Parts: sequence; structure tokens; C-alpha cells
Amino acid sequence: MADVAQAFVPGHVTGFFTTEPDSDPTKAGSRGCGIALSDGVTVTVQPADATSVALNGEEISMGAVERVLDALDVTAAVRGVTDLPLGSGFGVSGAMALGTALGANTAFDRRLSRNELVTIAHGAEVQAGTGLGDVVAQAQGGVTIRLEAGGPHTNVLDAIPARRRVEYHVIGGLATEEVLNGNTDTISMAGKKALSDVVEDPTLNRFMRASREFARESSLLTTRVRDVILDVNKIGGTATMAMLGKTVIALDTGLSDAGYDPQVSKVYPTGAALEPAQRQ
Ligand SMILES: Nc1ncnc2c1ncn2[C@@H]1O[C@H](COP(=O)(O)OP(=O)(O)O)[C@@H](O)[C@H]1O
Ligand SMILES: CC(C)(COP(=O)(O)O)[C@@H](O)C(=O)O
Repeated sequence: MADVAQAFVPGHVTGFFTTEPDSDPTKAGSRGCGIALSDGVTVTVQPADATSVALNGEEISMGAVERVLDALDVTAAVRGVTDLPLGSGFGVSGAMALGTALGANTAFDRRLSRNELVTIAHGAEVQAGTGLGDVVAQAQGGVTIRLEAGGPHTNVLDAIPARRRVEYHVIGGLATEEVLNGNTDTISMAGKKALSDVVEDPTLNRFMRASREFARESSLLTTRVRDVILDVNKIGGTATMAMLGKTVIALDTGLSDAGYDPQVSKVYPTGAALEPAQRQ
């Protein structure tokens, strides 16, 4: 048994999504499209007598992570380190859940396959109510088009083959659990339309346009996010809202050109992976 195992999971910003409920959380999820980012979460898992979860040194409670450990029947100290903010649409909870699954499998010699671990992390995230599609997209990397919902045994994934600089500007958080527990009919209707647009023309530019339309039609767009997007549009750039957060993402130098001081990232072309063990 390894002392400690470490995994890196990319962040993931969703441009648009539908909700696809199912009584089986490994089949439930969302369809939609989003970008895996080179900014992500480094997760370490170390066997411990009692479970604890910390993000950037601060102890937190995170349902998705606790459910992953329960599913694997282990207790561990899970530590996440990231530059990404929690709860602002970067899939930090999905990253923590997936990193925990990959790390715990190694640390406890559980001998599960990658698809089995992604299924566990996806189901845990869905049950916790903190995400529907981040985990499978973070497992694949790149710009994932989620054509059919659910974990690896039920979903159908495609991708927009693109690598690009991505800038982001965080205004604040949006409680994913609250939005997903409310009426999601309008969201799913707008998401379905955006998905067919991107399937017809799978390019990043079309993704950004479809995402902007989705943000407006789903009523998820907030005034402050809209104002920043308009500033980027004014200088000829392209920007949209990261779901589900009060966050603006732009391609290339859209936000910097509009006078903002954004974080700079890029499309992360591959999926979550274990990293060489670091002895603590
Ligand atoms: N200070 C905090 N702010 C936001 N979420 C927190 C905090 N502490 C713990 N959490 C937990 O972290 C998770 C955040 O999930 P979510 O809102 O989906 O974030 P993200 O968009 O980064 O995935 C939830 O399980 C929430 O209960
Ligand atoms: C948009 C969301 C439902 C939530 O994303 P986050 O708030 O980042 O957990 C995502 O999981 C998706 O299905 O696309």
C-alpha cells in the first residue's frame, strides 16, 4: 500500500448544459459542452483513521469527496491544492471527487479500473448535488461535448479539437446545489438548442456564441457578468459565463484587451491523471 497518492485534475468550465435526471446517479447527469483548463486541482490522498478534507490548507466539508471514500470503503486525509476558487464554476468539487477516487485506488490498492473510478466520482458528485457533467469532462480533458449524460458506461462524449488561451475573471460564486434543486426546464431547453448548434459546427467560436445565448435564455446570466461580457464584445473579443459561477471566460486576450486583469489559463488537452508519489 502506498503511503500517499497524488493526482492532478483539470478545472472545467461549462458553457451550457441540460439536466438529465435518473434514479441511478451513475446514469444521471447532464449533456452540454465545456473546457478543461490547465489550472486544476492537485489532490493527495493518505490513509488515516478518520476522514478529513482540506482545500489549500483549510478544512472543509465536501459531500462528493466523502461519498467517494464511502464507496471505496476507506477513511483518508484528502488534501487539495489549487489556484481556482471554490463554487465559481470551475468544477473544483468534481476535481476533488475524481482526484480522490484516483488517489484512493492507488493508496489503498483497490484495483479498480479507470472507468470504474470515474463512475464512482461522477455518481458521488451527482448525489451530492454539486455537479452533473464536470467529472466525465475532467476525465477526458480538452473541450468535451457531452452528447449523452451519465458516467462512462452510459454517456457518449465527443470533443471540439482545439487548443487555445483562455482568460477568466471571477466576480463571485453561485450555489450549484440551489440551481440544480430548482426548476431546470428553462435551462434544459436552452441547453438542448446550444448543443445542437455546437454539434452542427464544432468550433470554439461557435461554442462561445452558443454559450452566450444559453446564459441569456436560461436566465442564469447576472447583470455584472453580462456587463463584463459586453466590455469584451465591444473590443471585438469573445466571452461567456462559466456555469455555474459568477465568472467570465474569454478566448485569447479578450479580457486583458478590454482592460481587465484576468487569470490566464489554456485548454488542458488531456484528462485527469495520477502523478508520481510524493512522500510526506
Ligand atoms: N466555503 C465554501 N464555499 C463554497 N463551497 C464550499 C465551501 N466549503 C465547502 N464547500 C463545499 O464545496 C462544494 C462546492 O461545490 P460547487 O458549488 O459545485 O463548486 P464548484 O463549482 O467549484 O464545483 C460543495 O459541496 C460545498 O458544500
Ligand atoms: C454546470 C454544472 C451542472 C455544475 O458545474 P459546477 O458549478 O462547476 O460544479 C456541471 O456539472 C455540468 O453538468 O456541466
